Amino acid sequence: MNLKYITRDYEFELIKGKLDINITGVENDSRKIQKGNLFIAEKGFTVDGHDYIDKAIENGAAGVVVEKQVSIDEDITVIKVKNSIDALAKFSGIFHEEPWKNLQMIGITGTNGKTSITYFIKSILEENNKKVGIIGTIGAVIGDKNIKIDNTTPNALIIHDLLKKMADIETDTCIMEVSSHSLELKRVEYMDFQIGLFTNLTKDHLDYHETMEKYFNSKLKLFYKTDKANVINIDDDYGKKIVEIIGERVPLLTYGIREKSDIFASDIEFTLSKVRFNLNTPKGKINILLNVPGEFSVYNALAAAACAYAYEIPLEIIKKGLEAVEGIKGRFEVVPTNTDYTVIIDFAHTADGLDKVLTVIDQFAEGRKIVVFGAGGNRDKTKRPEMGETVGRHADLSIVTSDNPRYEDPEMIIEDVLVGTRKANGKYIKIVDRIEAIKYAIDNARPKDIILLAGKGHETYTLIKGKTYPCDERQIVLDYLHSKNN
Ligand SMILES: CC(=O)N[C@H]1[C@@H](OP(=O)(O)OP(=O)(O)OC[C@H]2O[C@@H](n3ccc(=O)[nH]c3=O)[C@H](O)[C@@H]2O)O[C@H](CO)[C@@H](O)[C@@H]1O[C@H](C)C(=O)N[C@@H](C)C(=O)N[C@H](CCC(=O)O)C(=O)O
Ligand SMILES: Nc1ncnc2c1ncn2[C@@H]1O[C@H](COP(=O)(O)OP(=O)(O)OP(=O)(O)O)[C@@H](O)[C@H]1O
Ligand SMILES: N[C@H](CCC[C@H](N)C(=O)O)C(=O)O
Ligand SMILES: [Mg+2]
Repeated sequence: MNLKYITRDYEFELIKGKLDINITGVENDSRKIQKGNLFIAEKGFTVDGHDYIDKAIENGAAGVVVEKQVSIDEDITVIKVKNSIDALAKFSGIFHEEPWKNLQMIGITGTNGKTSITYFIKSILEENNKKVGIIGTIGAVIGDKNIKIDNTTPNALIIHDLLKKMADIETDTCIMEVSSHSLELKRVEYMDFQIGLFTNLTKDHLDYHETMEKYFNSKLKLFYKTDKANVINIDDDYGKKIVEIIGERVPLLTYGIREKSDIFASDIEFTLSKVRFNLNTPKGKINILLNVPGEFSVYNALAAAACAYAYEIPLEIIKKGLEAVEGIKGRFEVVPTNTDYTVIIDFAHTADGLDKVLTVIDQFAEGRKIVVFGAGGNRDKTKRPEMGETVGRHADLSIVTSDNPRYEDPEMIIEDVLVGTRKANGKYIKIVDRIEAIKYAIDNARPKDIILLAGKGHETYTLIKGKTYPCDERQIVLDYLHSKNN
């Protein structure tokens, strides 16, 4: 594609070289540059891409985009922009032919529930004979391929590449988790969505956003990018705020259980593994039996149903789609232990998520509640004591351990969590090694107890000082039980 075409309608300064050149790809990583690519140098959180320009040229870059003054001797096109991340979003979008325009885009934002809702919507749309792609925490789904990605919402370049691949195989709809980081770091800057969906907002990621207000304002951006409908959880205080601010910019669909809303649940009945409720819409109501438990799952199902309602999908199909979801990896996943106690793996990694999941367990636990959990390193520190306190309030035994310590000292993270644990006054033990912590829980379990392994969900690894170690909790539990029985 011609560089003149890629840069049309965009403000930049031509520092040297010609604009009329052919570009074979847009890339922000010098290590991946191929002959004829346009290298976009951006300042990251760890290193500065401007320091890798020589490497990019050595690997065959035909042009370089910078946001800083740099001196480049080679005979090459160099253009300067105000903001490289913005240019990456714009240029890679054009290079990939703005693939979001050929897809029905659904963007989901909020602190908890995004991944779960994605899979509910996918199931409904597939029941409606649509071909669906996903970009989210568990990875990307394109056709029948699962692709591992490093972020919930990856950078613009990766998103556009994934969307192009979806569009190329005639995918109808892409359901995307749109994280607050992505909205702030311009990962979805030039994209539009048909539907924007809001789940809830509770404390997380304040290491990056600093205040709840800034965190909220980043989420808010999604609802200015939609053209078909905004779907909002009206029971959440921040959901109410979005409705106040955005109003009927596009058709608004609210969902909830407590406040008056367009799509709501009534007659809810819980068990430990399922929940039954009536789904009410302006076009009638239908009874739903979900194969995942808890009030939080009712919210997630309502969100998915509201989205389907916006596409005028009949209630019978919505019901079939929701009921076809047998479970979501690492979300309230019961490990098949065949023991007289229960082991559940869940991805709760915020105080709110833990509270929601433990509330479900509270309702049905006949024995003790043992919770193995920790907090991730290089992430929001303020949520740590709150997580400790929440678990301490619900659990009969808190086993405080490591999650992904990343570059932090695991002992120090645990100390932050324990500040809250001690406040709750419950029984606790600290075991730094997560595998040992899981074994301790199993060794001490009694009949009817419920062991909750919280925080890692679908993750099958642990991140320690830049290295990845295996940590598949279901396998750890089953292997340990096997070794104990032999
Ligand atoms: C803080 C953050 O968001 N970091 C993201 C960022 O990494 P970074 O800024 O450290 O990148 P860097 O290593 O400094 O590199 C800077 C530039 O130099 C280039 N480079 C680097 C080395 C080299 O040899 N050559 C070269 O050209 C890089 O390609 C890049 O363009 O860019 C990477 C590639 O796009 C991301 O994977 C990475 O996310 C990391 C893994 C991360 O943990 N991010 C979290 C905070 C995050 O974004 N989370 C949200 C929310 C999660 C949720 O709630 O679900 C998410 O959407 O994932
Ligand atoms: N609607 C909800 N409200 C509160 N907590 C929820 C809700 N749905 C799920 N949870 C809890 O939060 C955990 C994470 O859920 P899920 O993965 O769907 O959220 P997410 O928004 O995708 O998270 P992430 O930001 O990490 O991508 C679940 O394992 C469960 O414990
Ligand atoms: N999307 C969340 C996931 C947290 C998962 C937990 N296992 C951790 O590492 O803290 C984050 O990146 O903050
Ligand atoms: Mg997610």
